[in-house]
Amino acid sequence: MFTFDSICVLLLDYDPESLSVDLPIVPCEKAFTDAEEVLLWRHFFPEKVWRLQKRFGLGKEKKLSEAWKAFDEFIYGCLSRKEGHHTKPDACWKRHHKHIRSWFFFLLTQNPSVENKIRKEIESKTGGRKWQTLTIKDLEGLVYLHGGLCEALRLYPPLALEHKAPSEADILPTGHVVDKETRIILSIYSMGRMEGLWGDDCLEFKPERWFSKGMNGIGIKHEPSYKFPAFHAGPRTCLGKEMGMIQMKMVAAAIICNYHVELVEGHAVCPSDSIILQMKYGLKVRLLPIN
Ligand code: HEM
Repeated sequence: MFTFDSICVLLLDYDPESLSVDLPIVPCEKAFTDAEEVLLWRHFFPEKVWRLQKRFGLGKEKKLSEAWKAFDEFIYGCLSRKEGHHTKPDACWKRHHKHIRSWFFFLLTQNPSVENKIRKEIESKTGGRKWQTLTIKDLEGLVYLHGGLCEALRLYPPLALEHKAPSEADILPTGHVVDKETRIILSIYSMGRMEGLWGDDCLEFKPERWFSKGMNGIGIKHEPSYKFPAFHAGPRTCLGKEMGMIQMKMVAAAIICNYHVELVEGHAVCPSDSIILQMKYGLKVRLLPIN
């Protein structure tokens, strides 16, 4: 039933414990085509297929690493041109995301029950599989994780202050007259903490704020970007919004599934005024393995 190639693949991925349990026994008279065999493999062993592809740089993993390379080249090229010198791949771009994650985990350390709820939600989605097998569709159903990240972006938006200038004289909807010299500063940080927008509990970390109750249970509530402008709004809205959310969800899932995050006692956490909303003294945490 399995071609020589499949058996080689199986042996190369040999893991004595899992092999005896996982060996596929599919009673079927007909010989499978290669395409059918691949589908079977995907169905029975998604994790093994992923590991093999990653190890040998094949299939989707090959495509992914090529895409990352192209993406990195583009981004670092832009950064270098903007900064007028060569930017080390690692610096600016990763800094952006590192700090978004920090604020999220800081909030989790202050709300450990939310960390537990997110972990349980992921476990119920994976049903015994590892977090690496989470698909985009699975991520869409992780409402607690989504709500937690949106709360972190609301309370600690990476771009806390946004400034814009009109290309020509204009009148704002508020009636304010602006000309080419006017600099308009929007405090996204303050907007995320306004009672008028978010209610009396605006300073609380509540992932449930992002839940909507529908016919099929709890789903994600979408807030207009003019109310929640962490990714900006209008024609110049962030182009990587969806990708950013997926990346943050995967990184958060990887950590939460493996560790309980605890803030080191006495460590002061306070925002630092910069282009990106950073933590003045970083975030010192203890990672306690779950099992
Ligand atoms: C949590 C992650 C992210 C946040 C909070 C974020 C936030 C923002 C904000 C506020 C802007 C508007 C900046 C301005 O006009 O002054 C912006 C623009 C942009 N973002 Fe993001 N971003 C994130 C992730 C990403 C990712 C992953 C990508 C690329 C894959 C990306 C690509 C862009 C691009 C290309 C623009 C410029 C859009 C334009 O001006 O037309 N962003 N982002």
